[in-house]
Amino acid sequence: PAIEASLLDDLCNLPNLTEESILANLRLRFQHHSIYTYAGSILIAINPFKFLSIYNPKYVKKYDNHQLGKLEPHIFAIADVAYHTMLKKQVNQCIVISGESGSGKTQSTSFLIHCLTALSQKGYASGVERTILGAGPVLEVGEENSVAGSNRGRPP
Ligand SMILES: Nc1ncnc2c1ncn2[C@@H]1O[C@H](COP(=O)(O)OP(=O)(O)OP(=O)(O)O)[C@@H](O)[C@H]1O
Repeated sequence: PAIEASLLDDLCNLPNLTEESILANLRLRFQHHSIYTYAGSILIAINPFKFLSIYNPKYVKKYDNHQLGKLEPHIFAIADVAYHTMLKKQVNQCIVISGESGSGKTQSTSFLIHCLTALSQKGYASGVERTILGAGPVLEVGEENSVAGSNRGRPP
């Protein structure tokens, strides 16, 4: 049957929610270089394996203090919501990033940290972003050396 796939930016709006329609929608969006799609308040990211010019300061500003779902899906939207919810509610926030090996978790983490540091410093570049990102490889080594950590089939 023909799949009704339009460029829906939230999978919850699919009239017919099946695995087929979800994948068709994500594929169509990906072909239009829209790698991000919402499923409600969850963000789905498809690794483009190439540089996209959607991470510059203009985009940080665009998503600053916006309402989730009002603009097209973006990783900065998630950072922005976490940041402003933290400020408003004075409660720690957490962003869960999940995906198979090579799907873009490390890259997404780096985009999130980039956006969070930019939002908190309003454009004043500082070493905070570099320091946080620098901790990544150290943490990953720890993870790979732990019993449950390695998922790449490497010997311990
Ligand atoms: N949004 C993106 N734009 C451009 N390149 C990306 C993006 N997301 C991921 N990539 C690229 O894809 C490759 C794999 O991504 P990454 O290392 O983040 O995956 P991972 O999920 O952390 O993998 P692993 O679980 O094996 O550590 C990297 O070269 C990364 O730069």
